Amino acid sequence: MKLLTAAQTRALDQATVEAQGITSLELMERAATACTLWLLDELQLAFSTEIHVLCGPGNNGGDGLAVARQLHTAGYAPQVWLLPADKHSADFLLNRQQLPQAIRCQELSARRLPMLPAGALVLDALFGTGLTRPLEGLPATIVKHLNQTEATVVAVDMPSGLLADSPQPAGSAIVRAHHTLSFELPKLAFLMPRNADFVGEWTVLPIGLDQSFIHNTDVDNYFVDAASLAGRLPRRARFSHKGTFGHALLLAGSYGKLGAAVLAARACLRGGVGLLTVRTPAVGYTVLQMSVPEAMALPDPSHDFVTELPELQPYAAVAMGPGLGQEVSSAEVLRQLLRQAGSRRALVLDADALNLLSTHRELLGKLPPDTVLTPHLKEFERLTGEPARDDYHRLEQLRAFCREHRCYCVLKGAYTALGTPHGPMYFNSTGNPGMSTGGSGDVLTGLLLALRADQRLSPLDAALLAVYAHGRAGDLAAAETGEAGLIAGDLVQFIGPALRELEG
Ligand SMILES: NC(=O)C1=CN([C@@H]2O[C@H](COP(=O)(O)OP(=O)(O)OC[C@H]3O[C@@H](n4cnc5c(N)ncnc54)[C@H](OP(=O)(O)O)[C@@H]3O)[C@@H](O)[C@H]2O)[C@H](O)CC1
Ligand SMILES: [K+]
Repeated sequence: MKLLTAAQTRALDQATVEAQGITSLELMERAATACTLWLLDELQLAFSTEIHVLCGPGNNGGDGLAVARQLHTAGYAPQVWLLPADKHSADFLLNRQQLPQAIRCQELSARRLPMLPAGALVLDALFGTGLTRPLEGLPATIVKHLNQTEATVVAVDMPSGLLADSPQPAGSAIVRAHHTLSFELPKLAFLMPRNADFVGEWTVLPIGLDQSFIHNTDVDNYFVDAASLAGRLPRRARFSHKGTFGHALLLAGSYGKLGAAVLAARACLRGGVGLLTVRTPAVGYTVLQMSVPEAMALPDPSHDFVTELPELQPYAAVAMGPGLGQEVSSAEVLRQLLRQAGSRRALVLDADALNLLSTHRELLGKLPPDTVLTPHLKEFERLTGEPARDDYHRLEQLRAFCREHRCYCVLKGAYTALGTPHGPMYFNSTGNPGMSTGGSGDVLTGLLLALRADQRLSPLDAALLAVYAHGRAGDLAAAETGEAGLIAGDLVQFIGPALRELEG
């Protein structure tokens, strides 16, 4: 699913009007109908519900007027509030003329603001993708008033005051919506952690926009849902053999942190790897053989840490990091790994391997192409060495980092972002807060290792599938355990079902 900019969305509207031989007013009516149906289907509005529709001067406001008319036709009694403006869009004016006299319509002012009791429904149709700057003056006053009420707020297309795809000063006046209804595609702003309180739960409402225009529009950002991944995970051929699915090497664990190695190993096996060898410190030998009998154990000479890199020849993919510790000896192992891995062997670096990269920055320049890094926000900040100014700046850092180091980078969080060496960025749609639990990252590393060892998958497909399936496993697990009760081991159990859903 592509993420279009506000400007591209406007061009898409125009292309749709031309391609389908309709008027922009008819397109507005389509958008309004989609909103009205959502309100009636999802909110089960009682006819007695107090409904206030706040309308701005542009097409966002035009949507609001059309919805008010449709609700009135359906038997509801919405009140319309108009933001005073010197100029209005043509479709706003047409819908203003069509507004039935029976609908109470008042002009907003600092002295005349709607009283919004708890239980009231507010439709925020003040501003949408046409917002060009932070709100101030009366619009800001209205937004602040709205945010102080207990009413349920549904935003049309965008919560008013939020820019669709660019940063804005902290403290901007932005509607805090319970739901945001976005036409056809999500907006990049929906995926920024800082905007969560403004966007609320967001829903994409298809309104039949021109698919060929969307297909032909180049974008920098994608939203990854199941449909986006269709066909990327081929079914297993009947006569497959272990070699097809690769022999992977996992370098993980240290005294007191062997669980990370166990979780990553189990996840790798559940991810479908052909063979797995695990290198842990000697203390982990029995633990691994007992906990993960499907894996071969290759204990390090050291009792407590991984200090020696094994011969790499047998392995198609190597992952390093979970529970490793940051000993000098481990840094030497990383240095050797980067030197010996070569361009044909897939690499996955996580956790302490990333921290070692940050403390031995000269190693960053030695990453083989297509290495996959899996930092969380703090680890990423250590890698860049520069705290991000805001969510958008962090994404630009991610894009630049991946381009500079020709790597893939899974920046973990809500809507995990996958940076790629060639530029486009992919935002994941699966997962839940229950996954913020110790070991969740180890499971992702193991799953990623398995898919990178799979000779049939490109680095991009392996990373997209691993991130999606990891989150999906979390959603399936949370359905059983609840989010609070979810632990990393549960994720491992649901990797298989999550991958099965994706098999072409
Ligand atoms: N395909 C679709 O998604 C469809 C979307 N629709 C709706 O159209 C809006 C976008 O409508 P638009 O008229 O482009 O703009 P807005 O209604 O969002 O904004 C109205 C005007 O507000 C002015 N503006 C911008 N920033 C500010 C500000 N900070 N303070 C005050 N006024 C502001 C701006 O004019 P300026 O000249 O002042 O910049 C805007 O023109 C979209 O969101 C959907 O709701 C279609 O209805 C159907 C298809
Ligand atoms: K809005």
